Amino acid sequence: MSEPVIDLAARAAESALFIKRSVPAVPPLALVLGSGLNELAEGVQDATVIPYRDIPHFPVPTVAGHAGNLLVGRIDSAGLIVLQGRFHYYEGHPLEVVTFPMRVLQFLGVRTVILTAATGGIRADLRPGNLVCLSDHLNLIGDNPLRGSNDTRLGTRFPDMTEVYSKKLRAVAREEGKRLGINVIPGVYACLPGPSYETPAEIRMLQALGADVVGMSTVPEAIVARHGGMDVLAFALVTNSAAGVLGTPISHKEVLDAGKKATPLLGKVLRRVALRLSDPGGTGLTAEMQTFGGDV
Ligand SMILES: O=P(O)(O)O[C@@H]1C[C@H](O)[C@@H](CO)O1
Ligand code: HPA
Repeated sequence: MSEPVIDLAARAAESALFIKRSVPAVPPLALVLGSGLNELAEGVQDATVIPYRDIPHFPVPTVAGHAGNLLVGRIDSAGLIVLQGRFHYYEGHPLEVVTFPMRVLQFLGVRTVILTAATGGIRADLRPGNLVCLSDHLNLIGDNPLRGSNDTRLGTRFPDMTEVYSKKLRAVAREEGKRLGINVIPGVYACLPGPSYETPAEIRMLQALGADVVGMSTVPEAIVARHGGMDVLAFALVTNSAAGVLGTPISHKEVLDAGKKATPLLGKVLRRVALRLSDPGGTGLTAEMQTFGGDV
């Protein structure tokens, strides 16, 4: 079999080494911030801030609402890496570039990745400000980040995708949401390439396919994170009703404003989840959650 054209593993290893040398210690938990959610990074204590442009091989975001910094710090006792900004297929990057940060996290020894994204709410009961925890996804980008020759140093050729979003972590998120009085709603994310928002007919199609929310990211990252052996938890903030649901136009400004408005709510859930994950044995579920049915 031919060698990969670009040695992704070598590049990711170099990026990871640069980060390791810039911080006192590397935590095993990482958080990726979606559109409008930059301010969540302000809650990170003792943060070392590394601009993406300083990290070898790292791309630089081109979209408003994605700051382009990697932070290493803590939320109370929970150490974490925060990626303040992500890359999208519609920016013109191949998916291997879009998902490069996941490879760097893999080389940093990260065990769990929490992805966040702004989304349009398809399901009739979803409203802007609702917090959805992904139970599954539909990859409708028309491409896959693992396309091409497989580098076995990075993962297996045919990774299983039965449980992309860890059932155990989803239950933790639901449980911590419940403790805070926040409804963390299970849902399926449909990923389209963008950058145009969907038409009402496309939204009806996505609804028929079983999607609850729609966005333009997250799925390639989740696929690569699983390929790299990391556990994934993903939150979709509903920033707007999907096209045609209310009949009102959608704008990126509306998405960013809704993200900003929901930052305190998401911050509370993320803090509790991070503390649970940093506590050895902390993902243990209460009896109530253990009996939770298949809808998490
Ligand atoms: O990075 P995310 O998925 O949060 O950003 C969404 C999708 C587009 O980049 C943008 C559309 O407003 O928000
Ligand atoms: O309605 C949407 N569609 C696709 N991506 C999005 N990101 C935020 N809102 C949306």
